Amino acid sequence: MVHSKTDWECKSTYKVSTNSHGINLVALSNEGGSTQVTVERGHVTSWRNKQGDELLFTSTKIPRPPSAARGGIPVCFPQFGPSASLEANGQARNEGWKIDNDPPPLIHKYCRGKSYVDLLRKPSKEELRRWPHSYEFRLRVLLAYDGNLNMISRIRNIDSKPFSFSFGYHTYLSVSDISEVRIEGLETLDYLDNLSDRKRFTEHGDAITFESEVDRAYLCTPSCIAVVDHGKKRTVVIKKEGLPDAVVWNPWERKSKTMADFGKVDYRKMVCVDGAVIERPIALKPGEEWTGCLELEHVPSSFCSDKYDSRLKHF
Ligand SMILES: O=P(O)(O)OC[C@H]1O[C@@H](O)[C@H](O)[C@@H](O)[C@@H]1O
Repeated sequence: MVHSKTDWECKSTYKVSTNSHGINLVALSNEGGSTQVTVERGHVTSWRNKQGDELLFTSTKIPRPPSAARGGIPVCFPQFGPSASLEANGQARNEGWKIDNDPPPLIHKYCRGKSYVDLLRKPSKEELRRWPHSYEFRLRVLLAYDGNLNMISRIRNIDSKPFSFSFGYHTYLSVSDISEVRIEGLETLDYLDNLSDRKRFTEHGDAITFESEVDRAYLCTPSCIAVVDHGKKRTVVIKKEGLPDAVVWNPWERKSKTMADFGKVDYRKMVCVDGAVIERPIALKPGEEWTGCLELEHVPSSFCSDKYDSRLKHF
């Protein structure tokens, strides 16, 4: 057990424990019910609401290490998206992280009254051969009494030269069926289409729906995006800071058949909506630090565009 504490104001008890599957964060309401998050190797693999529903997708066929798992929320760094020289979607998610049992204080609005764990990593010798820059990556994963999941990434340049990187919280959401999903908040924005050599287009639809493969990096996106699932009667609201772009991905049937770890109908059960830095990579001079935050909130399906717009204004 790393820690357990009771927050009387929020009427909740927070627990952090470790077992062979990874790290478990639990927020127990003193009035009953609990929410839970599991973290493995710097990768959020499970997020359960009070009803016990799993909100994140994991492919039904698990790949053998060192292949990256498809599912949950891997953190992608120093590369997110296709690259000629670096591993697509970054190497950080395949590497080892250690728990920091005595993390330095962090004053951030996301940090109040929550169960959390700090994970830390520096590049291995092997990684330095592939990307020759020294950094310290501190990832804090937090679970609030209301079930909100937060991830705060802090990347510090501890090298003697500047470096730049792209980044993404590769968020695999579990959905009832992809045909029931609508994404709000990206209307009228420009995007780079990964299916057309990253050409730039402008979104014209009301909201994004899915009828075929989609692989787009939306640019200069709002801080709040809603993923509405009519089938499951729920909405996941994605809030982000320091992450201007958002990747939307569903491989659809043909592409998913080429993915060894995807089951036959897995593509119907998932959508990725990733808070990201794509178009303008982050440049850090020696000693500088960058912070990128993600918050996922689960709300009832009655959550409609009107409510979403007013929330957006207040975020
Ligand atoms: O790295 P993973 O989890 O297999 O995800 C792959 C997909 O991730 C998406 O973010 C990219 O835009 C796609 O181009 C890519 O195919």
